[in-house]
Amino acid sequence: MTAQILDGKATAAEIKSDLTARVAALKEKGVTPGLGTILVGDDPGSQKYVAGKHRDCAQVGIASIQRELPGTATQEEIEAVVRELNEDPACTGYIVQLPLPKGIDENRILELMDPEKDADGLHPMNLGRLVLNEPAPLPCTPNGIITLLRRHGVEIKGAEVVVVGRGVTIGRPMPLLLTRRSENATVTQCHTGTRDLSAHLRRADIIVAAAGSAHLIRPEDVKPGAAVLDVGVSRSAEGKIVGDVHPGVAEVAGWVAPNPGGVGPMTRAQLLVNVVEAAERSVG
Ligand SMILES: Nc1nc2c(c(=O)[nH]1)N[C@@H](CN(C=O)c1ccc(C(=O)N[C@@H](CCC(=O)O)C(=O)O)cc1)CN2
Repeated sequence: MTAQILDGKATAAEIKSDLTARVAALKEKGVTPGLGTILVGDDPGSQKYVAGKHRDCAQVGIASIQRELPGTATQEEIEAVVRELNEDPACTGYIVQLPLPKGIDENRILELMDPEKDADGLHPMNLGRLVLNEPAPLPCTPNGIITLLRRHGVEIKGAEVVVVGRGVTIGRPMPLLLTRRSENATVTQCHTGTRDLSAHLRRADIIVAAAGSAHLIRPEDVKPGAAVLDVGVSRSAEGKIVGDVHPGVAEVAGWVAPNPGGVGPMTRAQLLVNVVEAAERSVG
């Protein structure tokens, strides 16, 4: 058996086509959504992701505001740019590309953002709203994963889901989204302190692998027919992406989200959704 593909590229293209019409409608009402990005340092992966976000903006008609600082930027210098985007009326939503260089207090930066302009859904107030079941912009990768599963008809309701990882962008918020009444999944969160990872994985109907550990998930860990979404990013010596999921898993699983081409494009599409929804709220 070879797994069916959860095609993030194609699904993201559909979402972007819908957003193009919504952005045009906003412009007719005099509102141009503008996405700001703050990129600190010269990590090639982060540069690539940010460039992709602005390419997407151009495709759907969202304006781009790019701020770049060197890796030597101080906490105060980064905070000054955050304050600037908080005040800039052309910037209707923005993100701070993570991770920030060592020594920078990431949480303080996120807290300083205007929660109404938080396009990533990572401001503590918006994460709190998610916990309280209040409307909020949703973290892009977890929301992208749910949209990808839904659009391919993979049953989430009642599913046993194992999330591997506990980072702020995926691992922490993913179970919050999956356990909403609209999804109704049962979630086990695994991490480096988990005693028997394989035992948990083998019971899972859906696996979200966000550990950043190359080929951590092996074919023998996966229940036949399960959906496996690879979100891990490690780089080979040649700079190629190596995911958390061993390629042999495709012979056992029912569905796989490839990496690249699976969850990454969905992360970017959901970011645009957050920007457009915020602009739509602003016109009522
Ligand atoms: N502020 C944020 N920082 C980070 C987030 C986030 O959601 N908000 N997530 C990740 C990186 N990320 C978004 O910024 C991201 C990761 C991957 C992709 C993507 O399109 N990947 C492509 C492959 C690109 C390549 O060849 O390297 C794919 O999977 O097909 C987009 C965005 C950490 N930081």
